[in-house]
Amino acid sequence: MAEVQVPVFDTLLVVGPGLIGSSVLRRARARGTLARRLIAADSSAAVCARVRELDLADEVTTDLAAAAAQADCVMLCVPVGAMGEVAAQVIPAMKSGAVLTDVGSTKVSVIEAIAPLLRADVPYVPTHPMAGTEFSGPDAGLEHLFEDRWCLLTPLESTTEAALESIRTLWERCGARLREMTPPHHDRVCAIVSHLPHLLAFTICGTADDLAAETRSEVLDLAASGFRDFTRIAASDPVMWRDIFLFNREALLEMLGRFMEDAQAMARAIRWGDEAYIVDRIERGRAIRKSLIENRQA
Ligand SMILES: NC(=O)c1ccc[n+]([C@@H]2O[C@H](COP(=O)([O-])OP(=O)(O)OC[C@H]3O[C@@H](n4cnc5c(N)ncnc54)[C@H](O)[C@@H]3O)[C@@H](O)[C@H]2O)c1
Ligand SMILES: O=C(O)C(=O)C[C@]1(C(=O)O)C=C[C@@H](O)C=C1
Repeated sequence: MAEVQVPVFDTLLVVGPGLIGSSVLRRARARGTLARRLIAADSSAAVCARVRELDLADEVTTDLAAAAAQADCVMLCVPVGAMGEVAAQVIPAMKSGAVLTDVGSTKVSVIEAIAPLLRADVPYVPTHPMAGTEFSGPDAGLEHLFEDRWCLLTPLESTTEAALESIRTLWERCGARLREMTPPHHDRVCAIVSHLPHLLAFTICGTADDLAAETRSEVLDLAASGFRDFTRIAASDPVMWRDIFLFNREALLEMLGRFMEDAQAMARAIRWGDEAYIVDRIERGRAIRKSLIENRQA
């Protein structure tokens, strides 16, 4: 007989039920093993109305503190620039022993914003699920979004073992694979595999658009699948990405600097006809794509 799983938490509050928050709520609703009762809170009345229509939670409110007072786990799913302000509203209201967690795409500065507000009786577990799409809002969420995707955990010295274990179990029940790392390591890794690719996509779309305007030509009409792959990423939410760029400024600028050096080296190879260099770089790209496909990540 299959083992009956006790829900990880009695009451789970998701603050910011957009793409990521509503995906957690959908998973929780579908499985019943994350929490017995679900609350969603958002500063936007329109988002709350939509979450009610979609029936994603048992209670939906714009009153973050009142919601936090009932929860055994508060999960912050707002843009990284809003984490500190939201934490300031929920932490004073939380029950003693309740767990605070966040899903922000940057870790060092989110932790810096939240740490001074922490209470000794409220353990905090910073996380980052490495899954998403270019869409946002409560309609964009998917029950299976986190399956077979990494969820990165960057616990603090003050994070209790029990709190860490409960958040690990929650993400495992979302189908995620877990990896622990320090916050600075997280920010450097994400700068290269997530933040820089978005920066490049936004920039290349802008450059092509400028060129189309300057030449009054059909540059964008002719965009085939290569350019279209960039436009998918470039369709992502401006507030979320503005915050990520500003909150991961140092690591992102470091990776951008390295990228620009490598792009210069490629430009030089093209100028001087250095075939070996060009082929070597292209082969490295192909090898990376192949290994991602073999690991079922592409
Ligand atoms: N989109 C992704 O691919 C992805 C992946 C992993 C992690 N993240 C991180 O998850 C978080 C949420 O991203 P998302 O894509 O779900 O965003 P989203 O825009 O879909 O949802 C964010 C929600 O937060 C609400 N919100 C904003 N400011 C608020 C405030 N001050 N108080 C209360 N509610 C507020 C918004 O109304 C919205 O409903 C971000 O920190 C992001 O960096 C995103
Ligand atoms: O798949 C996408 O569209 C995403 O942008 C997801 C993505 C990524 O860059 O991989 C974006 C931001 C997150 O913090 C984690 C995942």
